[in-house]
Amino acid sequence: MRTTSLDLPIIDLSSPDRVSIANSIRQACTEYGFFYLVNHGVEKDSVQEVFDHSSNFFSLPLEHKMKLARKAYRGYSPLYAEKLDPTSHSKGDPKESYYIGPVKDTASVNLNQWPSQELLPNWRPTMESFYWKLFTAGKELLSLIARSLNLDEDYFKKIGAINEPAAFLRLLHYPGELSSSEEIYGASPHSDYGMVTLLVTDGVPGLQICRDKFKQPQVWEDVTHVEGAFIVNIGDMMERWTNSLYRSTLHRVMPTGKERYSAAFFLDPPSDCVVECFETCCSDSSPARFPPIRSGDYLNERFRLTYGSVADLKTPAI
Ligand SMILES: O=C(O)CCC(=O)C(=O)O
Ligand SMILES: [Fe+2]
Repeated sequence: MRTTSLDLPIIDLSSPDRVSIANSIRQACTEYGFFYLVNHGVEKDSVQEVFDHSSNFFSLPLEHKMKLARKAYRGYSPLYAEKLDPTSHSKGDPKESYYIGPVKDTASVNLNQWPSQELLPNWRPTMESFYWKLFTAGKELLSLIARSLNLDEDYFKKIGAINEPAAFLRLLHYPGELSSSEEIYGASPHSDYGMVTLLVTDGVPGLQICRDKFKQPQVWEDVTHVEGAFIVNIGDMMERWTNSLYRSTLHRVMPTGKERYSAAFFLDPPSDCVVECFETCCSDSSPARFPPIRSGDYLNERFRLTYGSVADLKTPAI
């Protein structure tokens, strides 16, 4: 297995030249399925604040964290609880995470769990505000992705993929020291499930991508940290929509012996949105490779494989 470094394309979300950004996005998504996003509108201070709050949470004693154990796919997930590569024989990934699901303005149903204000003051408003900032950047990015596919900029809105935020924010903590030599990965190899993921890390290395999952031996390339940039990657449902034109690339996190924090924002279509090949991505000579599927059905199956059970996923918000 070889590892090399690569220079991913940089996309400037604030550029007024939308045609040229759309072209760059198309090239990045066809070649890598990954790119850096700069000038995304989320200030450095708010990212730092999120990492500080994330560290405060993960530093709590385990029994406090377990009071918020993941239910309905929201809350705390301890070390080894998840295996992003369901085919691996490991005991689970040595990372802990905290999930925040759709944050609604007027919450009739809000299944999210929150640490109390006394325990972690300001934690909830910090995360909610970060969620909305990422959602705004994600929506803008999706307009450009639509354009890059020769679709109207409001296409994702028109097909009901972005109207209701169905996004999940996952705070991640990789402890620096591993408890056994069996632990090969921080996060085992996987692709993300949704439309796009916006990732921000604390700069500690470890993230790698494999551009050709079928090539043997696999070649893994380091994704280096670019100060202030989000790392964006295409998810499986976007790959289905685009008939594999845009690639949902395999990635993993390797342990480096250093503690690491990251936050991933998974922009998924709402459960009743049907994911079916875009007209601009298929033709008689290149017919649709995937049958239409409801986003909720697709996600439930993927979650079942990752977490071993779908019992706590049957919620109206996924
Ligand atoms: O922590 C990272 O850098 C990547 C995390 C990731 O790929 C995921 O949570 O899906
Ligand atoms: Fe991922």
